[in-house]
Amino acid sequence: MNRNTLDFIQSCIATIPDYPKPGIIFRDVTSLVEHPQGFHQTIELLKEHYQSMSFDKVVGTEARGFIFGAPLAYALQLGFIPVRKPGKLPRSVLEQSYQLEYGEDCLQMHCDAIKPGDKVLVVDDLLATGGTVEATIKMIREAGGIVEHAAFVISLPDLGGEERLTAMGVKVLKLVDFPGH
Ligand SMILES: O=P(O)(O)OC[C@H]1O[C@H](OP(=O)(O)OP(=O)(O)O)[C@H](O)[C@@H]1O
Ligand SMILES: Nc1ncnc2[nH]cnc12
Repeated sequence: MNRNTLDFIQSCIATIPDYPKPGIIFRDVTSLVEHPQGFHQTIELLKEHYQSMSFDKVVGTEARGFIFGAPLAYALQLGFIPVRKPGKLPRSVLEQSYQLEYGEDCLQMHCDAIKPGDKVLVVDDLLATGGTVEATIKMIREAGGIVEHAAFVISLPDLGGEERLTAMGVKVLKLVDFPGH
């Protein structure tokens, strides 16, 4: 991947100290997607990385995973499956609770969204502890899907998410690292 493009993407991400709680350094992708070139180049880089691989579906996690997952699915000409916070999906769901860097939450996915044997690319904006995407992968695997790749715009490497996903047999792509947290 082109270093200048990655540096440009990193430069578009705003940093907000002590949000949403004291001690958290918030890396804000809204400033990236507000920038037309920042948004476009982010999706283009992800598309170029994955277009030679074979996937059946892209899964993205609410809410910020939708911002990148849906346009990437479109660019790869794949269907997009939203994983949502509880009570938002109308059909039967699978469910997983998980820990966040700053709290606890639960995610749901439609039972019939993934067919046994589907090859799934998981997308989120940011990898911190890995709890969100671990819960997402567990639901996809429970439905019979195959997850070998997960893509993030941002990684916070000191929080251990990459090691956690690697231990699940998942290859992690992240465009920018922000050491410290
Ligand atoms: O690797 P983890 O420790 O799980 O943290 C990363 C997750 O946290 C944020 O989502 P959040 O739950 O704040 O929800 P949002 O996307 O709705 O803002 C972010 O968008 C990732 O999904
Ligand atoms: N430090 C952080 N910045 C932005 N989103 C996050 N999600 C979890 N940790 C985060």
